[in-house]
Amino acid sequence: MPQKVFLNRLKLSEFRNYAALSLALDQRHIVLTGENGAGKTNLMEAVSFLSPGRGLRRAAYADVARVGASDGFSVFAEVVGMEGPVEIGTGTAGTNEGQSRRLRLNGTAASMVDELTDHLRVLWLTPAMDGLFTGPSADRRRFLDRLVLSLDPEHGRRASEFDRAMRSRNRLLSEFRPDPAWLTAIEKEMAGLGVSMALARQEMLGLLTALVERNTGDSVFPSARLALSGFFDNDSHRPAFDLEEQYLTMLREGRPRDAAAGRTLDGPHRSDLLIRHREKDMEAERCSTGEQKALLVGLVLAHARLVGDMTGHAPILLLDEIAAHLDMGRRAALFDLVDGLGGQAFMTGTDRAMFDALGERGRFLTVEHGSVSG
Ligand SMILES: Nc1ncnc2c1ncn2[C@@H]1O[C@H](COP(=O)(O)OP(=O)(O)OP(=O)(O)O)[C@@H](O)[C@H]1O
Repeated sequence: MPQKVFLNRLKLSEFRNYAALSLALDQRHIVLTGENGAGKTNLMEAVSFLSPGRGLRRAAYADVARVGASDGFSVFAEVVGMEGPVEIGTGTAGTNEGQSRRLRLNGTAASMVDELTDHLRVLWLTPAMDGLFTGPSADRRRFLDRLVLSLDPEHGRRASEFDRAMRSRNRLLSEFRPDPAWLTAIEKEMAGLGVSMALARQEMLGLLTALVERNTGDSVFPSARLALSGFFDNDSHRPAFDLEEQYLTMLREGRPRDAAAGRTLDGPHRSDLLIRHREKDMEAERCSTGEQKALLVGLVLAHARLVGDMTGHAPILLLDEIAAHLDMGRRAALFDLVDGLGGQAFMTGTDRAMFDALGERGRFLTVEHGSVSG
């Protein structure tokens, strides 16, 4: 069982509808209930800012700072687990657009957002992810990339450098007579980065598949089959230099076509994550709404277990409106599974009774107009 990691204290300032909040927590799971618009998701979003990225809403920082606040937002948490209590903090200095967020570890400035993952990993499941299987492939790629990122912080750098190189190539191809030597140099960079992105994704799929397949063989959360389509079609047994050569040739030969299209048509930015309901042997997108939700929960729980197994430390889980579409039996099974992961979960809902099966394992808090009691 991975070591328990939990938030002992959480402090928010000028965050969404919270002017100021200081919460003492303990090892129990946190259940946040309250009316619509009370601030339940906002509180979970604040916790999600303790990990790399723009949080569970992928928000602009200017939108996160409380309306009317004269200064930027901040989120501080005392984390118990990995190496005794550690204080992690983040926030912005002002409320204007386009600023970066600052990070603090035990009172001193941290330079890289990745440093936070040494102390805390935060994973989430939100209602916005309900359309994951039926929505655009970009959403599934982002979902997969977040899974990879949770164990491999380099993945974010690779993806943004690939993106930058690809945009340079697209710009160059739009010129009347692009310099072929320059194009080749950019394509070489894209080949190196693109293949390592694809291999990192495939490695994550391999690890996750092993867990998802045994994960939820019970009828509550079905197991899934995962594959990557498009770029190299699960060709991971071939050596990287071989794949790079292949991609380089694709790019070179694709120049006239890509110039006409105004964009690069081959590469990891076009891959799709294919998900099948294993027991029904059916694509996830054709499953019922409830089955899709159950598949998604199964995937996220398998990922949480993987993170715990690989790092030795259980992640913090943010489960927004998790109980909404589940019947009583499934809710009870979910709480047991979540508790069995060994980490701390934050869960929200409008109705406290939905969480009864959690019993003593939960701490029940009421959220009302940006304040928390209970
Ligand atoms: N930057 C901001 N400053 C002040 N208030 C904000 C800001 N951003 C969002 N809000 C307010 O926060 C509230 C939404 O909070 P949140 O999404 O946490 O609700 P919730 O409790 O999860 O509700 P629901 O049950 O409807 O999902 C809204 O009233 C919204 O106007």
